[in-house]
Amino acid sequence: MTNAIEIRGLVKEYKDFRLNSVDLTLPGGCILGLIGENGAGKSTLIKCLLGVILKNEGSIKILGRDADTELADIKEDIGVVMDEVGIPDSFRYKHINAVMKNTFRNWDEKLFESYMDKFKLPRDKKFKEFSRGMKMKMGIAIALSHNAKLLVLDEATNGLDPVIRDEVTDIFYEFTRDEEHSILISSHIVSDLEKLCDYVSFIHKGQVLLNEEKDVLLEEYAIAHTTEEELKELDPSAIRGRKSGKYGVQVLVRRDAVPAGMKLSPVTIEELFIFMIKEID
Ligand SMILES: Nc1ncnc2c1ncn2[C@@H]1O[C@H](COP(=O)(O)OP(=O)(O)OP(=O)(O)O)[C@@H](O)[C@H]1O
Repeated sequence: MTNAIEIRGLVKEYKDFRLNSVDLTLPGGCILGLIGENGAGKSTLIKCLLGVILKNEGSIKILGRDADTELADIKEDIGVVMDEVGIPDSFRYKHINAVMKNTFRNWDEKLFESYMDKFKLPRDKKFKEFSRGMKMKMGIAIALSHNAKLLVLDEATNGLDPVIRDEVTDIFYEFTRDEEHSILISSHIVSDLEKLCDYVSFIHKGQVLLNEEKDVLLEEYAIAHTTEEELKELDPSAIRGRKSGKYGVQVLVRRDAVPAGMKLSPVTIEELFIFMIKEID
């Protein structure tokens, strides 16, 4: 099976920021959550992927094709939702539909209409009169209506209420049931991605810390509730992060590297991210 995205050695330099030799893989048919704090480099990575900004170094393959030479063609197969949806303020439904018809070979008017209904989006309002949530839903409806094989969603679930968020999550699951369909979704709200993703990638200060199957991570790591004394006896390579509190020490550990019988509790993706970042800073 072809990987939906393969990024190798990606470098993007700004004056005060560097996306530092990023490797990232999204296997076909999967959902990858790109998790990072504000300013970690998520949007920069996505913009390089989509050719919105020029990279300094590295190679990018999308749906098995070289993004440097075939991007114009590949774009037909990518549904994109960015933080700013990018539709002119004065546009209503009919204008959006007309423009998209001219933009995408595979624009599916009927499907677009069905998403308008599903998301309860008004046909008579101008885009500038939409609420933030409505704007995001419009972006998602467009991204889903041109038979894309890959969805790239940058902070796309921000501003959605819990009910719509849940609906959108179901739509994303449905989309990736077809194993030719994949999703890259970024957020700094880890709980948004925790349920949804098959793979997670942590990005911190321009560096990708890991790119791994979610279930493998949750099996591999755990939180040990311990004391400073006990901690001294642990193999340092087992420890990936620590937090001291009133009632002892919490340590992020690799399950296979700690003594049997040690009291462990499962870790969430959110905790994993926070522990790993604290360890580095
Ligand atoms: N055009 C630019 N010129 C200079 N620096 C930039 C430019 N665009 C982004 N940056 C810097 O790159 C860094 C990463 O920004 P980026 O938008 O990729 O972060 P992010 O992870 O998407 O954050 P957020 O969650 O806040 O959206 C920041 O320090 C930002 O100031």
